[in-house]
Amino acid sequence: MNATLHQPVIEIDKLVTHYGTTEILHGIDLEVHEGEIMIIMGGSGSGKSTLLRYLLGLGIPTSGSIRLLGQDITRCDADAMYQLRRNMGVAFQGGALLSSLSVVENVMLPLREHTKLDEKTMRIMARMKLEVVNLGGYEDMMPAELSGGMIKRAALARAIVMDPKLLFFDEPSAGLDPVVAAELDELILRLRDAMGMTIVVVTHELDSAFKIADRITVLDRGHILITDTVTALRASDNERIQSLLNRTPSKERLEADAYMDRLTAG
Ligand SMILES: Nc1ncnc2c1ncn2[C@@H]1O[C@H](COP(=O)(O)OP(=O)(O)OP(=O)(O)O)[C@@H](O)[C@H]1O
Repeated sequence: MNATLHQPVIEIDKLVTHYGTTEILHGIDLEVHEGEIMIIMGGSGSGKSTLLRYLLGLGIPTSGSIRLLGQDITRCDADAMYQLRRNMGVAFQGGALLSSLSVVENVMLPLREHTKLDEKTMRIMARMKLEVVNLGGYEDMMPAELSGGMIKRAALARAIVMDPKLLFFDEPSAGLDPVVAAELDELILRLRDAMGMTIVVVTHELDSAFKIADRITVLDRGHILITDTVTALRASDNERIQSLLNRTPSKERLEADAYMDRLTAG
């Protein structure tokens, strides 16, 4: 696809954030276009999770603005934010399925929160989304009975059950074996192509990033080093970009695991 033909649906302008007195993001500018898959990469501590948190409206920036679908989330009221969340799907690493609910009940949760649909309709909608992620027939299983890849797909079904315009995905392939990770990549591409979603993915996995990205943003110590296509990134002679691209797979996996541990601990 040619992202430049599409409107920006995410517009980040001079975003500065702090944890306590420490400045973390030092004036980030980024646009994501409609129907684009934007990958956010960067070394440990570069600010990827922080950026994602602010994109989800989970923190108040020191300065700058974040517009999602034309709405400035740093200034809108709780009502407007609630409306906006109907158009935002979020799939976090680990899946975060509720262990006491069946797969289909988990997928129905956003419908319960945001709609007044009757039980039967919600169940049908959730089943349809489980079909989309190739989990048809698994709806009555409990999360504990699913493999890691299936849990990620169920979480994805839940994230898209409201047909969101924006989908945020945190570490989709962390902890998955390469075949399962590749299936998830295919699924993400399908969501963009068949459903026209705009998708932001934070990932450490280079193979996956290169396969699904329309563009990649590389963060480095709270700054954006580059936002560009895979081809441009590979051709870049920036030393820090090259060092990120040349890390070994085993190190990547270790870092991804550490990242998951930290997020779940936090
Ligand atoms: N809750 C917090 N309180 C204080 N500092 C924090 C907090 N969370 C993150 N930081 C700091 O902010 C910086 C950016 O962290 P962040 O988690 O966004 O990076 P990251 O790129 O997601 O790293 P990783 O890939 O290791 O998860 C780091 O210096 C980190 O120590």
